[in-house]
Amino acid sequence: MLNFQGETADTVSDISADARKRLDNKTKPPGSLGQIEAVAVQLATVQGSVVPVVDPARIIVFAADHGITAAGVSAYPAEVTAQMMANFASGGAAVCVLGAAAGASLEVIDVGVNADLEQLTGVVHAKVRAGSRNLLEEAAMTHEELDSALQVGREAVVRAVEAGQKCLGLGEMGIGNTTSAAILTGLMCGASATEVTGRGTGLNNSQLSLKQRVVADAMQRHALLADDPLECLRNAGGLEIAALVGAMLEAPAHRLPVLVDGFIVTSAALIACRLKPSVRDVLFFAHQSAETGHALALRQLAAQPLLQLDMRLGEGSATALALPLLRGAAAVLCDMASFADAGVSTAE
Ligand SMILES: Cc1cc2ncn([C@H]3O[C@H](COP(=O)(O)O)[C@@H](O)[C@H]3O)c2cc1C
Ligand SMILES: O=C(O)c1cccnc1
Repeated sequence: MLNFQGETADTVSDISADARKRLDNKTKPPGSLGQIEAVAVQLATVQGSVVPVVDPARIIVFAADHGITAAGVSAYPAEVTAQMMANFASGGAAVCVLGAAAGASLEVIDVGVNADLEQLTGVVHAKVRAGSRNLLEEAAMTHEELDSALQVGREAVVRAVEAGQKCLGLGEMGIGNTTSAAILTGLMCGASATEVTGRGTGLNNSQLSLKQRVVADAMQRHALLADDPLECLRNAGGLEIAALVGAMLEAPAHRLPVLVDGFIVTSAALIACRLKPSVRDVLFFAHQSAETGHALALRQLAAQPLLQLDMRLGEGSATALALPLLRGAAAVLCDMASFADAGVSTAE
């Protein structure tokens, strides 16, 4: 089996074994750093080095609007997507301040916001179309639009790598996108609409029932596509979700660790991992969102989330909070003394 850039599975497992051995020689009881040790081994394996590097790190926010908002599936009006783009550009959004606090740079990409944002500086303009189509009436994207949105994601990763970035956090902005994420999660996990549909930005009970009906209708409409992840994405996804998939598909070739944010980014991960299983190796899951369906999606991916803070925001906010944990894991492998270095006695 070939992984990464033509390496054999044996080389990959050698690096994992070396990293594991290195950790076991550090001045601590074996395994005592718990999940941080698993993160350290995964980072080493992704980068092909027992001294992994996490910085500089960049958070990328892909943004787009959704035709499905016409069905009343969000507590907020669709205009909020464009308004939040201005907020990202001026540094006022949660991901801006959390990213800055975590020492990560931020790139915000307009993949399909339904507003003319050309005058907005500090945003990457890569609009494929002004919002996806209403997925209850027609496919959310044409084949060409899907290809273009996937390409926007791939190019963002290449740009980050060329700028020397060593780790990425992936986030999104798009009013209505928890509906697309729910449909994709339901189709990829074989779960029911009630299991995957949550309140998103804060729907009340009657709004939630309506959203569940929308998700159930869409899942029924697209059920035959469940074996074709790309067609699921084209029919029920969004332009920013497609860009997220493109970014994930690109990351393994660059040995780039990727922090996955919440429910929406994880729905993209379900698609990307089905399309290319080696994507799973580079993914780190920042948190378990409070949004219904996220726990189920994480289970499907055998993912152990790093944080559980009852967050349900998106934007990449949790990737900023989890980044220091990756840094800590790398520091343990790189900088901690071994028993021999420090003259500490090993277990009897
Ligand atoms: C002010 C504001 C800022 C946000 N930042 C992220 N989201 C989050 O909420 C949206 C998804 O929820 P739904 O499917 O219910 O519309 C996405 O834009 C997501 O990133 C926000 C939502 C709002 C209102
Ligand atoms: O988990 C998420 O990513 C999420 C949940 C609700 C609203 N927006 C994002």
